[in-house]
Amino acid sequence: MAGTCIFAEIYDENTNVYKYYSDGAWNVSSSGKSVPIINPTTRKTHYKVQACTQEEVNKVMESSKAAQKLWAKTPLWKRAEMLHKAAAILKEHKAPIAECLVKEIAKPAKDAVTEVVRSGDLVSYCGEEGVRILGEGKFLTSDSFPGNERSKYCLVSKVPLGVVLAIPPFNYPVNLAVSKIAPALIAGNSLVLKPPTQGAVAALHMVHCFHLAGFPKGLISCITGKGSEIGDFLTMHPGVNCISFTGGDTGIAISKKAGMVPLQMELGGKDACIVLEDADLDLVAANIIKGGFSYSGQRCTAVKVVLVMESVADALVEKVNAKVSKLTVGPPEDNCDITPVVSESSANFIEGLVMDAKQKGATFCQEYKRDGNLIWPLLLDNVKPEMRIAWEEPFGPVLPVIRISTVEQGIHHCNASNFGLQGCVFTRDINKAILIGDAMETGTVQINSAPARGPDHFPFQGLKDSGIGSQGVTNSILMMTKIKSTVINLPSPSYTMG
Ligand SMILES: NC(=O)c1ccc[n+]([C@@H]2O[C@H](COP(=O)([O-])OP(=O)(O)OC[C@H]3O[C@@H](n4cnc5c(N)ncnc54)[C@H](O)[C@@H]3O)[C@@H](O)[C@H]2O)c1
Repeated sequence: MAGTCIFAEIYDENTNVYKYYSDGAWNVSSSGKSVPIINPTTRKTHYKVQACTQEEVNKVMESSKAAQKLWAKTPLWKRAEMLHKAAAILKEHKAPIAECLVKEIAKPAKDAVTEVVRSGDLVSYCGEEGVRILGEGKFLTSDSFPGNERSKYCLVSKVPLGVVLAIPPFNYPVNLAVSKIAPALIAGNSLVLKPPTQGAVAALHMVHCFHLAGFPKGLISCITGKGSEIGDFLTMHPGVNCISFTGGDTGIAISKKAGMVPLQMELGGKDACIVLEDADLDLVAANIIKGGFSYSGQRCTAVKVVLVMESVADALVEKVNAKVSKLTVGPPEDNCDITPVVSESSANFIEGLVMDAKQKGATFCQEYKRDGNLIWPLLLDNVKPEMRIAWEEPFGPVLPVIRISTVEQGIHHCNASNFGLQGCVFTRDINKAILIGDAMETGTVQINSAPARGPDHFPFQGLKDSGIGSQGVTNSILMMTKIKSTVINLPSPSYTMG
């Protein structure tokens, strides 16, 4: 299904390689080289994408700059109308895009469809929100500042930044791409997308939906290739006016190398789940399963460490184990709960954390089992701070439980992390929940629910190594604009009388 029907032109039949998108057309790279995309389930090459050259990046930057100048002159209502059109096309063609997500990143089939539909909704929401917030400015008068008469009128508006570079991660290659594309476009910017290798073909299909919606040529581009060849070249390119990145530690390196441009960085997390004695343990167990194991734990906001009061730890672990035993394990095509992790190196990394915990005496609630990239869900009890898994992000279906004797111990563990994305607290006492939430150094705290990124219009931000800036539809639109003031200087003060 993928690469066929309306998507035929994005695929080069002669070489069996997907094309890249620049200047409003689908192209084959002059490098003559391709990058393989390995299906995590079969561990065989499933798709190939173009290995673009630095020369091609330069051309994309040029056309992107030219296209932005015209786009900025396109009325806001028209920009919004085009986004609504792209959203509808995206949702209409959810099936072939979802199929790519199943094959490239082993996302369970049902979740893959949900990702595409959610992405369409996000694009539409950006159109609506952009019309409201960009259609409004500010009007200031000079007489509020001491020593001034009412002789200056200041008109403040939000204007585009220019060319926005978007780099999403593998785990939501469509949703986390549109969460950058749509705010950039509604705000009058052009956009260059560098998709993750795993997920690139889903992203190319998604970009084609924008192409079909009729956006002007050059306004959106999608460059594929090896990070080593074009990664730094793109992020340090003088033509880039803003970088919106989601991913792991790579983002820290990019932040240090990038020029003087606004950065939006959504990085890793080690989301803590603090469980008090009075918590509803059935609710906690359900949220630990959903939060810790959905998409095999490969979510930035997955529950990545449970900090439970000793007095209720046995009961909670028993409830979670009962639910773990019901999780289905297998291929994404069968909609299994636990599917292969994205790559062999990722599976090896997870295994390293598990073996370290074993050596240091963690209690294995299930037998550790792995077949290729498929890792069976595992709860590790009695994890101690000296174990790597107490601090590191496994990005897999392995969840550590640390037993605590005071709430302060839980807060301390959460705050000692170099990450600060989200956290959650389970208690029936709302006053305690507020105090604990305030004490947790994280961008968001969820009370009585697992961490989550959505709904997509909520602000979303990480502290410390978890990021810079805030996302969510409104914040992203604002972030992708700058303020412009126009001051009208009157020859003599003027005061309105009514
Ligand atoms: N905070 C959030 O919102 C959020 C959301 C999802 C995932 N994540 C994080 O993402 C990580 C998993 O995703 P990943 O493995 O794709 O992350 P990653 O950092 O390995 O890659 C992210 C993106 O950067 C690109 N990249 C790699 N090297 C580059 C370079 N030198 N220059 C430019 N781009 C380069 C990759 O191709 C990919 O598109 C986890 O740490 C997870 O917590 C964070």
